[in-house]
Amino acid sequence: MALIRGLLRRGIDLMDMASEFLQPQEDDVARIAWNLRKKISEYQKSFSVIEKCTKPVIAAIHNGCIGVGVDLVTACDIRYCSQDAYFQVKEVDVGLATDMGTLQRLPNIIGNRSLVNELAFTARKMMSDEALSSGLVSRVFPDKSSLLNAAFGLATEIASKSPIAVQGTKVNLVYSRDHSVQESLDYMATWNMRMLQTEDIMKSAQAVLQKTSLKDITSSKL
Ligand SMILES: CCC/C=C/C=C/C(=O)SCCNC(=O)CCNC(=O)[C@H](O)C(C)(C)COP(=O)(O)OP(=O)(O)OC[C@H]1O[C@@H](n2cnc3c(N)ncnc32)[C@H](O)[C@@H]1OP(=O)(O)O
Repeated sequence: MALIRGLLRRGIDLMDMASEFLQPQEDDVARIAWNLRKKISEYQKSFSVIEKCTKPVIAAIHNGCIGVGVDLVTACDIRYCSQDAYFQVKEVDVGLATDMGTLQRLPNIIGNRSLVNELAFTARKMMSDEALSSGLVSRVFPDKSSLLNAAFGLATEIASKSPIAVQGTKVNLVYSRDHSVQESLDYMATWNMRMLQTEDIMKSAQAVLQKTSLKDITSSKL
């Protein structure tokens, strides 16, 4: 679970950004550009690992989610927030095009390019009710404590299910976002020709038929 805390509430530290990116140690333009590209890619990777992680990642967001905060939560699988949450693609206000994933992932998440463009061009605050109606978050809670309870509850529920089923679901959901339906079906068939041989199916199906909780059966960890 990713708990989006104070740091992301402010976005990137603007003083750090100024010293790290805007004061190159070299004179040669090509070398400066080369090193900057490397650094930007490293930053991007630190968020992409969330998506590459085969376990579902839940973001619980309260208060401001600004700049890099939005980059980070768009790489998560499920987003819950509290009523006081707001989202701001703030980079345009500090003179740059956001480069850590928001422009690449947000259009897919909310499926409304006009809204994404508006948010990214203006840095307008999107409040929690609009985040819910646009599909950026799936649930809104009255306060931080109910938000965290729900997020931990959700994590516990997901963790009670077969890891073969859950992680296979995540990998195939992410794959299908970036491929055609046919390619994704082929990938799924190849995936499940191995994974259907898991003992977890028999155990889980038995629990369903006997109306017992999945929490009462043990699936060995991956
Ligand atoms: C490869 C490089 C790519 C770069 C990516 C960049 C990504 C980004 O994240 S861009 C977005 C950067 N963040 C911002 O623009 C946020 C600016 N700050 C605010 O909007 C407000 O300060 C905030 C809503 C966070 C909090 O408001 P509040 O009224 O509660 O507090 P303030 O009095 O405004 O701020 C308190 C002190 O914190 C300092 N501060 C705020 N944000 C930042 C920041 N991002 N970096 C550094 N310092 C920050 C602010 O100056 C105040 O300091 P002081 O006056 O010394 O108390």
